[in-house]
Amino acid sequence: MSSSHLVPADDEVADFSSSPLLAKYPRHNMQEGAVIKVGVLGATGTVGQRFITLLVDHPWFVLHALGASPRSAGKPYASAVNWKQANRLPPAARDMLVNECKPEFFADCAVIFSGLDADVAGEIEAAFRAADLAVFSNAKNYRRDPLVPLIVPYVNPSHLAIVPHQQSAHAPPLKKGFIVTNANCSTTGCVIPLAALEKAFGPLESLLVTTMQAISGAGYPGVPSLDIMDNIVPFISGEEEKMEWETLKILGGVVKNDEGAPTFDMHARSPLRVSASCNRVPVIDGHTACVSVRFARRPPPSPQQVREALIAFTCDAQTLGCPSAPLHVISVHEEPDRPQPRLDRYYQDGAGVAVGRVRQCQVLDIKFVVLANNVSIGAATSSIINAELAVLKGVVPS
Ligand SMILES: NC(=O)C1=CN([C@@H]2O[C@H](COP(=O)(O)OP(=O)(O)OC[C@H]3O[C@@H](n4cnc5c(N)ncnc54)[C@H](OP(=O)(O)O)[C@@H]3O)[C@@H](O)[C@H]2O)C=CC1
Ligand SMILES: N[C@@H](CC(=O)OP(=O)(O)O)C(=O)O
Repeated sequence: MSSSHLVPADDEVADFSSSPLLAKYPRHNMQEGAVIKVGVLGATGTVGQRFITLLVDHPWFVLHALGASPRSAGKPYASAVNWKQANRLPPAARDMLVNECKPEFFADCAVIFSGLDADVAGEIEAAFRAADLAVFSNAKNYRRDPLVPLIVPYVNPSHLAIVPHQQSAHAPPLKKGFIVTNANCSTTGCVIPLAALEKAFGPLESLLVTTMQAISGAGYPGVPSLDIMDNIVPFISGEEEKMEWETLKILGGVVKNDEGAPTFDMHARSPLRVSASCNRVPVIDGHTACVSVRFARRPPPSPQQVREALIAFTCDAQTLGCPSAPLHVISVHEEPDRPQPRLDRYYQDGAGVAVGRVRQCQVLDIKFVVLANNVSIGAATSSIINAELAVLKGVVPS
């Protein structure tokens, strides 16, 4: 694989201004008062409900169509959904009719958000893409596709540059349709501080991560109460493999392969070894992870330098003006007993992550704890900011 970067990794460049694909991605200015119609697939699920909550007040996106299983189709949203959010079911969504997840019901939508069960997401999302619709998915099905960007919005929005290649490789070629995925919820929480560290101190060499994941990560009704009350389950099927693989795709760059086609370099510029251990704990929302890292650079940064880099971290989503981007991405706690799910999972309305206990690691270099809201930045919020970035970069026409 050639090392010439088609699109530099995000630690090297803040936006698309140096991309040879700039002509395909003109800097987009939203017209005052313009609205973009959006649809939500899996609208009745745990992630779907968070989408509804976030989209009813969105300044650009307007809820236009909802989809769920044939069990829910044909019902008003209020009858189909088992609403489990602390806020009331928004009046704007109550009477919307739930459709089957078929592209013809969503033809007017410029953006499709998917909170579909992974058992059905593969086929449905492919059908929506084939109907020339732009799909932003939470499901795992296409994350490993070599032409599908796997985007954590504060980390690697430059990977959107692969979308035109996904469109031209499709049979028949697409004008507007594509799939962009966001990451596994535990991976998302971890890569945000890791990206901040790579931006400040250069590549990481090794990563050990142990998670304590909330029950809501398994959807509703999820893990049986008799399994999780008074207990810890030290296994989440497929989760460790996802964390170990997705971290490399997200923190890596996009390069040209020997045939000149764009491809993800999986952090090959500087190999990164990742070992993940994932546990389910009796917490409702908020995934916590204990992270230890070794830097390639010697000597490594001190804990104080790490704290300062995490606090100083800013990203494209903020500078370009994504309406759902948080004011601060990473909150760094000095208290010895933070972050905690109950206290910190709504930092920046769930769009930020909370880090604490930054200290020396006697085996690697630095260790810390990170907490991310699995349903917000781990799922719906990431998709929405990814779509905002795609609009601002002209990947989604409006
Ligand atoms: N929960 C979390 O923290 C995270 C979840 N994810 C991923 O997001 C996706 C959604 O997760 P979550 O909200 O937890 O799951 P839920 O089980 O809570 O919701 C699943 C949704 O899929 C719909 N659905 C099920 N079967 C079909 C079908 N045959 N056709 C159409 N729609 C169908 C359901 O509709 P109905 O109500 O009608 O059955 C429901 O709206 C999954 O892929 C998950 O892996 C990703 C990151 C975090
Ligand atoms: N597996 C995660 C949630 C999830 O759905 O992940 P993914 O989108 O990678 O399948 C959890 O249980 O907490």
